[in-house]
Amino acid sequence: MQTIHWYPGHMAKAKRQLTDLIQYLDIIIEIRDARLPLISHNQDLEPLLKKRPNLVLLNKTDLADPEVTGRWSDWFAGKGVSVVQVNGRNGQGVQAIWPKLTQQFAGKQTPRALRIGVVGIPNVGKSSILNRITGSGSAKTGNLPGVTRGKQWIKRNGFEILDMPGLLPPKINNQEDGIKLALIGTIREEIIPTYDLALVLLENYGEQLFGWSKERIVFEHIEEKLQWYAKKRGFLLKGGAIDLNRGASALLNDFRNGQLGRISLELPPLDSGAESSSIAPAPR
Ligand SMILES: Nc1nc2c(ncn2[C@@H]2O[C@H](COP(=O)(O)OP(=O)(O)OP(=O)(O)O)[C@@H](O)[C@H]2O)c(=O)[nH]1
Repeated sequence: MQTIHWYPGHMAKAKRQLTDLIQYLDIIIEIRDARLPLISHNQDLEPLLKKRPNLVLLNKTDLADPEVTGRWSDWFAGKGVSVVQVNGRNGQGVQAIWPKLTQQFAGKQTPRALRIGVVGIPNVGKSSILNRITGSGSAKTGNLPGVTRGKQWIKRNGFEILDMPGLLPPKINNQEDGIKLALIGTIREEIIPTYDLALVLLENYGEQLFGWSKERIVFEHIEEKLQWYAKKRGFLLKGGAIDLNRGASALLNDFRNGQLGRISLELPPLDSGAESSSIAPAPR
């Protein structure tokens, strides 16, 4: 697989914009993907995020293994980090944000309402969550000084929420993290081709997703796994050959939509800090 260049220029711009935005905020809600709670965070930005985000939301819980997400919640609690499990698509869990915020910030004497911003890496669900937390019952307060023109603070439950999410550039420490981010759709196809990514998915998670060994299905070569999937989906070309490219795209879409089941791609680190899961590149 080709070497991946992790830090395109637009991400440098995102970091500058985030720096501008954060100065107006008292409270930062950082959204992470429940399937990758550490890898979907950018530890380089911790100083910028005022050392630590004040509240972490584990989003897309409907796509993650619930047992593993529960272990993550315990792991974060053990580190003293407030976490709420949410689903930005149907709003599940979002109401639990308010008592957490109130509990954490109640009693702080401020001359004005505390200001909240939502941040996270690409595609993690920032807009979906923002729409949920600023939903019905909120009142727009109009443009306030210090906020980008056209952006508004929205009053909700005694807080003011900025109606514009902040984009965190993803931090990609190594090839394995990059692949996992690509699998959840953070890193685009230009960087890791769909076909290659589909093979990596099948190599590393195929057995877990499809239980081949129980069915006594054996493959000689990685591409046979893709052939199996494309055939199962009925993707045939004229003349009867299997359409592997279509199979690869469908596989990734099905995986990202949760149609292949709920799966977590990262486990809480062991106490030593070592990663407890690893990924192998697909041989070609
Ligand atoms: N299954 C599932 N999908 C979700 C959830 N939250 C958001 N999505 C979907 O994830 C995709 C990205 O959501 P957005 O809210 O646009 O994410 P974003 O972080 O604002 O994205 P960018 O603007 O690209 O950075 C959309 O297709 C959403 O419908 C969730 O909890 N579960």
